[in-house]
Amino acid sequence: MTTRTIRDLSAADLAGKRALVRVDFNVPLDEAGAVSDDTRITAALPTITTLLDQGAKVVLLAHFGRPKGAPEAKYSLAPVATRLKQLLPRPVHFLGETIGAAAVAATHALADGEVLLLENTRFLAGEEKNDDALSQQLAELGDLYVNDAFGAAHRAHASTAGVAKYCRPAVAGLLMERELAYLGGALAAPARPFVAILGGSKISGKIDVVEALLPKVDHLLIGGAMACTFFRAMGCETGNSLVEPDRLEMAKDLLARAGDKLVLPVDAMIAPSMDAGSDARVVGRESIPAGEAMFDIGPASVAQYRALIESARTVLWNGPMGVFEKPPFDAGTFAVARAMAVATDHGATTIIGGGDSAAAVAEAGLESKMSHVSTGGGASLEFLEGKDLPGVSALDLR
Ligand SMILES: Nc1ncnc2c1ncn2[C@@H]1O[C@H](COP(=O)(O)OP(=O)(O)OP(=O)(O)O)[C@@H](O)[C@H]1O
Ligand SMILES: O=C(O)[C@H](O)COP(=O)(O)O
Repeated sequence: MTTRTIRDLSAADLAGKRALVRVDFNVPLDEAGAVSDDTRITAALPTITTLLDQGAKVVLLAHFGRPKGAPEAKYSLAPVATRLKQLLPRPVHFLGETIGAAAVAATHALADGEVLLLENTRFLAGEEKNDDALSQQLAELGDLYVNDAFGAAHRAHASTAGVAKYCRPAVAGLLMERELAYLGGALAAPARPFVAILGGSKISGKIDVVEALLPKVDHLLIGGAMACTFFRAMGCETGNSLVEPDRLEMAKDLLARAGDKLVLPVDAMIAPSMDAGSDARVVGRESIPAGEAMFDIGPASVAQYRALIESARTVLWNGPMGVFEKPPFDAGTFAVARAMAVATDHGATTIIGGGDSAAAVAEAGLESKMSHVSTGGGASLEFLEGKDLPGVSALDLR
């Protein structure tokens, strides 16, 4: 059984109806308070326009930042509404309320083909508690519920999960469907060889995904600071590198169990500090001296990872290979992005698991060269860990 989507609804299900659509518009703002990356807004447009084209009125719910259950001006969705108006050539209204008589009246005042964005759901005390009374109030805003907020699907909140009980049908949007198809497809039936690449700062944040992926992949390539915890577990000196001492036993156990599948960097780009890029040099992984730290994988590791990635038929990547925000420690991360682009050209399915890796791919200008760039960092990790996503399990099955 799979999740029902808006494609399972007929025009009669939608015409004249108020579609209550939960989106993930949690986007960054620049210093002037304008949206600086509209990827998540753009990603929701196919669902919005599909609903509008079938004669529905679209009521959008979204969270923004982490206010503590009460209004805070800096977390208003107003700048997002401004960008949405620029991106969507349809009438778009914004209301500084989320629930209550004014909000419900505004949804009824919409003409077919119009859009209403309501204020930040996290201004409401019951949102993050998945409060039942709030879920019922939210349900008054629509005649059907569509969840397209993959990036927030790992949150069991009133607007992502609870509301689906009271606003039916409750179906997935096109972005949600696409995310689940790519990530789920890689896990369920990957074309082989299947290579996963995991990086980032801490092994503790990725251990569940390492465990979940190991039985499924042909090669699991490790980068980022988490490689250093493995180095230490192998008995290497790691200088000032970021190591999690309380994870050493776990790393040893993984090394023993994983065998050849787990591929660690053979060399490291080191420096006295991450701000001392001009002093960066390459050493073997066993030769990281006291007073210096690994900030990227080295060129021999890049060559090995590139060969494995370019000959794979499914590639999944989450987490940068180094401190990619600070050149020259961006080399490993960008090399992985380029190798994945080559793999796509060879016919592989290439998936970026959101977060920092998605940012790196965007910075390299390679987004369009990937089969899929996830809009969810935390959500994609939890999905890959095999966890249930409350925003998905609340929806109807077909
Ligand atoms: N060798 C290293 N030493 C110190 N920091 C590192 C190293 N390699 C990578 N990092 C840092 O790790 C951070 C990313 O780690 P994180 O675990 O948050 O990754 P992520 O999963 O991509 O992020 P997100 O949670 O946004 O999805 C980056 O800011 C990067 O600079
Ligand atoms: O930005 C995200 O990852 C999602 O929008 C979820 O946001 P949250 O981590 O504040 O729940």
